[in-house]
Amino acid sequence: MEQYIRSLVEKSVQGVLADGTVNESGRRGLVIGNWKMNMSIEEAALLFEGMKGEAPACDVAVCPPFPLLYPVKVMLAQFQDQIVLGAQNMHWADQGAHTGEVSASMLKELDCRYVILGHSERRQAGETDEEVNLKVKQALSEGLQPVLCVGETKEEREQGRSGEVVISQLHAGLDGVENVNSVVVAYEPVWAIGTGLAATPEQAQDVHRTIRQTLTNQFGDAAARVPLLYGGSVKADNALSLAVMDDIDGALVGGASLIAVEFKGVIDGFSRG
Ligand SMILES: O=C[C@H](O)COP(=O)(O)O
Repeated sequence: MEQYIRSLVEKSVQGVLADGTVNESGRRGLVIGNWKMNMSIEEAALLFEGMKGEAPACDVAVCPPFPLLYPVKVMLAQFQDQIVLGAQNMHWADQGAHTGEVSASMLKELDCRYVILGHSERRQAGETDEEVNLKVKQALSEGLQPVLCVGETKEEREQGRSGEVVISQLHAGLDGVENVNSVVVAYEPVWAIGTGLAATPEQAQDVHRTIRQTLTNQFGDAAARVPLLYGGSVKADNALSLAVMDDIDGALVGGASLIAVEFKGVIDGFSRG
């Protein structure tokens, strides 16, 4: 075990360039916390109190529920852009009669940098590939960075269809997208979300390699710069083992992003990988 940990650390050190924040491909680590339908304003303030300290050596964002976006934007001022804001969803229209929805420009006005799109919890609630694609294109046109989520269910994995499902979701989500420079892709196997049963680093890397190849086929060399995040039961104690894999550039974190010590641990993991 000790040797295994040492080999992970050695591998991670090899991937760190002079400024200690990027891997050999030049991709900086990116950790995004998805709070889902959790947290009050007071709990958010407590979380950030626990997050104070050294500047993270990777990019960090949090995606609160809509009513918390403005209060969290105010709270994040203390971190001076070391932690930025994202949202969990948006509508594809500019504006109009869409009760209960928010637009990309509204998120942009609140200084959101990222927006999570096509999360499996939304797909399970009926969101289609076509809707995800409209949202991705609208986010890009408004200057937001879409975090396009893809991932297979347990049944699809058991049928050996993980690659096929992910490729199909990528093709659909990025249909008509010409420039991939602002896109982030998150691989979130549905069976790993909130279960405590994370994909092994090898399982995740295997799918991430497929994602990178699919992006390369569509976008050429630019695909090498797209951050690929893994999501599904990422915690402080498994972050480093994921971060050392070639195509895992960061994490989309649910439960562990609600606990300061856990979230900091994940950030630390991806600051070395
Ligand atoms: O968006 C985040 C994912 O759904 C992962 O959630 P989790 O870290 O609680 O498994």
